[in-house]
Amino acid sequence: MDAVNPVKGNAQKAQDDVLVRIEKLWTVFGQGEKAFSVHQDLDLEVRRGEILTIVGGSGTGKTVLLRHILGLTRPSRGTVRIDGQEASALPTEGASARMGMLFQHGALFSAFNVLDNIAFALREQDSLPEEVVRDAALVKLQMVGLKPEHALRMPSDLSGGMIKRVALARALIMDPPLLLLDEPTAGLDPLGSDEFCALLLDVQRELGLTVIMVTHDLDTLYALSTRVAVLAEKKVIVVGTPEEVVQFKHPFIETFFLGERGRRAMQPLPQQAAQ
Ligand SMILES: Nc1ncnc2c1ncn2[C@@H]1O[C@H](COP(=O)(O)OP(=O)(O)OP(=O)(O)O)[C@@H](O)[C@H]1O
Repeated sequence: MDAVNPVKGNAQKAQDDVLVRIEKLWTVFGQGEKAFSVHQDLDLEVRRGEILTIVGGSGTGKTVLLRHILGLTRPSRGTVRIDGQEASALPTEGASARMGMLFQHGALFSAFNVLDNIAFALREQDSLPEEVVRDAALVKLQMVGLKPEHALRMPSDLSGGMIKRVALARALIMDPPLLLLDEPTAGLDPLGSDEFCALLLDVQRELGLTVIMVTHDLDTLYALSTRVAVLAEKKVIVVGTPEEVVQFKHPFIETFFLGERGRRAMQPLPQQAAQ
């Protein structure tokens, strides 16, 4: 088809390369005089197979954006499409096969052992024999660098790094093509953080995952990101490789990337504090 109409062929290819497309998105909270907007006309594309990192000051709407992508909330205006389908219109059933989510603190079920935590979404489907469910969970356990003898441990007996690994295995049990990471290395020491980044990269490459990550941690950002999207002034002000983004002139970028480990960047920007 490309040979017949190369222009159309290229346009189609660009379309296919995008897994998540966010267009003209607005998020408004509150009513009447108390209404305030978090996002205004926000556009963002996430390409298949990339690790896209979203950064922004505190309260710029990173978590709200992840929730829209997950389909848990619907934007006030605009669209979030996953593989061409409106995120909030997709049924909750089967959601874990479309995307996996790694929450900041793992969010394991404390009453379930490691293997049952990993197997949860697959078992919930009630369509496979128990041995198949267990075998699939064991494969994921090993994929994240844990051993079969860890399978029966309870979450309270795990280190912070192991909790993250179990949470990752759980997010991947349904083999989703898209993985969302919220502060994946929060709470880990520098060595644990490096090890978890290396694991994430291995798993992402092995499975060909598309990853959307929110992080405040520069080491994690540089270790993993294909591209970085910066949220400020209620939209994505720049998106590009870390090297490209650092060149963009904006107070947040200067403070976050070039300041003292970006600590001050986590304070609300002056215009937000005034609202
Ligand atoms: N359900 C809600 N109702 C009203 N306001 C909300 C709601 N959810 C989020 N907000 C507001 O939206 C803004 C963005 O919140 P969000 O949690 O997405 O910020 P963030 O960028 O993730 O911040 P941080 O980096 O501190 O985690 C904040 O002002 C928050 O108070």
